Amino acid sequence: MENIWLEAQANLKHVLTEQTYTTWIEPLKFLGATADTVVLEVPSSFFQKWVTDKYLAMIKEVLSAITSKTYHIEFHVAEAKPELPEPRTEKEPKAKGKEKDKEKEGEKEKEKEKDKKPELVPNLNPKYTFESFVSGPSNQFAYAASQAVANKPASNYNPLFIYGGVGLGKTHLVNAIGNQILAKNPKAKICYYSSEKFMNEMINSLRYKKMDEFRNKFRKMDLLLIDDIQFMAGKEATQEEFFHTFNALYESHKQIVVTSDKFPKDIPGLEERLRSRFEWGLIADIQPPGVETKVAILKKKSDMHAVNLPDDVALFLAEGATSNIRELEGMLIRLEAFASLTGKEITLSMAREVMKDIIVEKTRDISVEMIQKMVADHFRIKLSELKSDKRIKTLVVPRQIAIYICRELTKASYPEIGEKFGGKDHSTIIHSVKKIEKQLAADADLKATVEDIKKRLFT
Ligand SMILES: Nc1ncnc2c1ncn2[C@@H]1O[C@H](COP(=O)(O)OP(=O)(O)OP(=O)(O)O)[C@@H](O)[C@H]1O
Repeated sequence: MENIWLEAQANLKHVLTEQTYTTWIEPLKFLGATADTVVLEVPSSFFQKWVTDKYLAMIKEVLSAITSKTYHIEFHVAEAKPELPEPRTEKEPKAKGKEKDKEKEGEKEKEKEKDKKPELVPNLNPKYTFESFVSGPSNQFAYAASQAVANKPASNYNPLFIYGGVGLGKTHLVNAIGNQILAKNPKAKICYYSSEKFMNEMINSLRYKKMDEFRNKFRKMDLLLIDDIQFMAGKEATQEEFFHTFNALYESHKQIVVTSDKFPKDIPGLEERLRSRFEWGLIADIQPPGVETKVAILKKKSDMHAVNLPDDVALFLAEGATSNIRELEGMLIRLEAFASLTGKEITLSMAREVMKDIIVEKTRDISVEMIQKMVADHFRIKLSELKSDKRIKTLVVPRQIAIYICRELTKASYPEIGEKFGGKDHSTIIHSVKKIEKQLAADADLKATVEDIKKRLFT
């Protein structure tokens, strides 16, 4: 739930001015949550009143957009101890008198009932499931591998190593594995940890001489999910500890899933013995999604939020966003918040207005000429050849790629692009765009080339 709160804060950051966000939203600290209430810490009662008056509705809105549930928000002024439900593992204080005993008995029964029900491990994010994940050409492999692991843990693909750029769905997929295994076997011991959290906990355990506890906790897991392993790079003691945890789990045929932003070999400062272990299993990548997948994700998310997102708006957002899905989601939340706060339907013109600082900034800065130069440099051909009519393959492909990127990243119309490519007819331009679009779905190398050129245009 804490992750959800952090995500809600990130979304509010998009909607509010920086000053409002830093003054009123950033200081709200997540204290805990029950099934329907989120408890936040505020620095003072005045602060609480102000936030309640001005931002409570928006906070609830954003939380419900993320979770598809309505939450109450409880505020606790700093230092006033919140009355969160006791964690079930902690011992109840002894009750005095018979009445109290009876009450306690009743509660214990209820607790037992709860124990019977499948319950999500607290550190898995319940909304990250396979059902809520959109698979497309860019993530198909990692998606299929994750499903295979969830269906048959610790058999063929152990460890599973998923790598890909920021915000492309790695955390979502590993949580989906955990959630699916847990749904089938509510007693499965599953642990999702970022490698940073693993390291911090290890340091604390060392400090308080609780290393045995730390080790045992991980080594009795059926499924260990470690996110962003690249943070362990250069942290020798952490890697050492993780190495032993890995071995212990692997030898007892327990599943391990690791994510990273890079291929194991490309993580600097990762010890050879860990790297080679990651290569024992299956390494699956997630590539940046194409426009179609981005549209499908937006459609799915807006359906989940019960918001009507017209196709043209979805396409506008998908074309305007970078490949980071988190950024794409942020745009959607911003648009949804705007529509909900103004009581208006989402339309393309509204989207243009709401996104003007984000999307236009990006497209405005990139010109046809910049793209032509970048593509010509990339393929080591002359600009004049790129714009020419010569039909040899070494020129046709770069030309079509350049045209495709112009269409994607600039506001130039088909005839305008044709004009800048040596006076070509607009039908030639449409043909080039369609051709690349079609090939992108099937050709991973082409996709990587296009993404690489686009990335360099933005940096
Ligand atoms: N294919 C997808 N379908 C639906 N949602 C997706 C998809 N890919 C990513 N998302 C959403 O995008 C957001 C970012 O994804 P996630 O946190 O899993 O990315 P990540 O690759 O782990 O990023 P980081 O490198 O920052 O850790 C999440 O809200 C996730 O649900």
